Amino acid sequence: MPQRLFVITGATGTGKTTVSQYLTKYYQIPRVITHTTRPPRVGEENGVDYYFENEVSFFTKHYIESVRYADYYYGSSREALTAAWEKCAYASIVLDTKGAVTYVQTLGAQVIPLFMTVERPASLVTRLTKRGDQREMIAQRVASAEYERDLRLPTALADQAQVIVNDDWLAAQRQLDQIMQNYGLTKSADLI
Ligand SMILES: Nc1nc2c(ncn2[C@@H]2O[C@H](COP(=O)(O)OP(=O)(O)O)[C@@H](O)[C@H]2O)c(=O)[nH]1
Ligand SMILES: Nc1ncnc2c1ncn2[C@@H]1O[C@H](COP(=O)(O)OP(=O)(O)O)[C@@H](O)[C@H]1O
Repeated sequence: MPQRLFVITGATGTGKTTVSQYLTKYYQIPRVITHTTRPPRVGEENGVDYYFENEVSFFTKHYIESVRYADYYYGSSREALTAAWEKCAYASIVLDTKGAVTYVQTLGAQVIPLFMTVERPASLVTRLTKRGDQREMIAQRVASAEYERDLRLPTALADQAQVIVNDDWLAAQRQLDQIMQNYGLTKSADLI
């Protein structure tokens, strides 16, 4: 079976992680774990949510691509992608839009880009607050050029990306189920 990668992208708080978790839970699609110098949020675990690095260890890895986002480094390794594909022919990865464009340019048709958005960006701050993000981290993030950029679908993805409007999580799930069905993937009961 050909190996494919759902690249889930969009601005902070639009639901990228929620979607990747949904795909793991109901479609057994593993997520590629990426590396970051951002400190862990409450409840985040090293090796599960990210490989948490410092500014020295981050640069010892081999990345397909890496970016700076709101003052921290993020990078995705070929090893992590191979590890996910060894588990399943379909994998997912959560990336900023710059990374998503690089993946489309690097892996071509293996990539299935999903662009997450909401009708009102102001609602994202409320979501991040509810998620438990620190107030200063939210302010830093929302003030960043990367946040502004990721609110919009990049031109380079316009032809391939499937846009998921995640104002209502139930509606977004229905849209995801339809997309998965289009790839011949069937939803199964949560076995975890
Ligand atoms: N290009 C790229 N982006 C990444 C990588 N890992 C995470 N990201 C993105 O970096 C941004 C910030 O991630 P994070 O700090 O977890 O914030 P969140 O989007 O609010 O969950 C998000 O857009 C992530 O999708 C990576 O390896 N490469
Ligand atoms: N449709 C939705 N309506 C309200 N809250 C949502 C919705 N989708 C996700 N969330 C919540 O919003 C927060 C941000 O979602 P998350 O998946 O972490 O976003 P991202 O990974 O894009 O930053 C989480 O607390 C999540 O549970």
